[in-house]
Amino acid sequence: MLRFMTAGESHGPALTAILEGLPAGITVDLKQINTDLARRQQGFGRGGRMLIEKDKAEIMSGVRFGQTLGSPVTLQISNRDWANWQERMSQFGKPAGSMITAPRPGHADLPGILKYGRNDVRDILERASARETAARVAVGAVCKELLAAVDIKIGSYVVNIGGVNAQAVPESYEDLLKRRQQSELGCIDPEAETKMKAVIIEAKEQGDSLGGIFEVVAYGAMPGLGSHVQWDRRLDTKLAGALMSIQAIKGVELGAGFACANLPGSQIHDEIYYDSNRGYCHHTNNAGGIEGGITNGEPIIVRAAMKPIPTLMKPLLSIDISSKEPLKANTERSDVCAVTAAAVVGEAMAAFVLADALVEKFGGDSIAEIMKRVTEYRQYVRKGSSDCG
Ligand SMILES: Cc1cc2nc3c(=O)[nH]c(=O)nc-3n(C[C@H](O)[C@H](O)[C@H](O)COP(=O)(O)O)c2cc1C
Ligand SMILES: C=C(O[C@@H]1CC(C(=O)O)=C[C@@H](OP(=O)(O)O)[C@H]1O)C(=O)O
Repeated sequence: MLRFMTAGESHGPALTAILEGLPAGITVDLKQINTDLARRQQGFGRGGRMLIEKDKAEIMSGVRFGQTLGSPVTLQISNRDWANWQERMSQFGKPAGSMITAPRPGHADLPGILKYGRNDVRDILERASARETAARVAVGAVCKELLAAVDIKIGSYVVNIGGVNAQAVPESYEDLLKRRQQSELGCIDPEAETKMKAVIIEAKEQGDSLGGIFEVVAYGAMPGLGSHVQWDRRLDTKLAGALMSIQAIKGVELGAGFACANLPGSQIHDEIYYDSNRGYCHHTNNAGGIEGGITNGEPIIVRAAMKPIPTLMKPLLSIDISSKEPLKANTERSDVCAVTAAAVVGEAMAAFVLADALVEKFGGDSIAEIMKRVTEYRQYVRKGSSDCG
């Protein structure tokens, strides 16, 4: 079983993740991790913090001479901004600066202070902040290395921002990367991107914020990851939970998703074919690569909807938690739109879920064992025989 935990506050010294259960022998490339961390910082509409940070991972355990050891991998990302927050975020000093008492609608502020019995909203927002997702992206980048060893590749792209829809669909992983390269928003439809930028500029001018939708696609997954036998072993359960765990994600769809509800079965279900090169296959993929909680060999397609950023420069009404008087919600430096960043986090979470499913199915304490078993299994699947060797 693969598992990870993160720790760290948005303006604390660092973000940390411990990833446990990785087989030994996976190549770990800091450059790859840092490339994903840099992608997470990008996106038209991000706030001033992105000008301060230059996220880089340090590996504190579990890797020797560029390979995993099978022991827990600890990843750490320092917060450059910590230098400006040491007093306000002091672990043992006296409270410095004024308290935040105007919770923002849509953020963890109000439920958080009630649940944890705090009277300064900062005690909540520091950990609720999506700064934490930098640690998840580092974890995902390591999981991608495991998946790449068995030819599974994950990409993502933005398909909607503030109601502006992109029309393009990538033909392959390589096509996705190529078309995304030119984009500032992680979108593969340049016409839509121009309109997306315009609505972001407009929202910023209005003191408003925007959400949107991104799609994550995993190419090359073999049939048989996940299981139908128990609710919590279904791969769709795990993917939906993982994507929904990202701050501000409010909806997750697999394949045709909600559109399935509007069409008859004859137009939704993917007919089954057999091809001696590929084994069983489909000419459509409305299932999004998962049937009965198990991968069916087609690309895995998950979509997630992000709500608009809660911090508004023209704030909504709130209540002062000390006086109970109405007032405007707290404003502070903020993103206007972070769908591009959320897509990179979505990739990371999907990579983690698939890496876990791979380790569950193929076991193995070393990547060599996994690769050998995957090769044999792929041969068996191509033959389409019930003899699994
Ligand atoms: C990459 C990313 C960046 C975000 N940036 C901000 C931000 O700058 N300001 C803000 O108020 N919310 C931001 N959010 C959203 C909040 O973190 C989120 O709405 C909050 O944690 C409440 O959680 P919930 O939306 O899941 O209920 C961001 C989310 C993501 C994924
Ligand atoms: C505020 C939130 O997340 C943001 C995500 C974020 C990052 O690195 O992604 C950095 C933080 O920067 P700042 O110092 O400007 O607060 C947050 O802005 C939030 O999620 O509530």
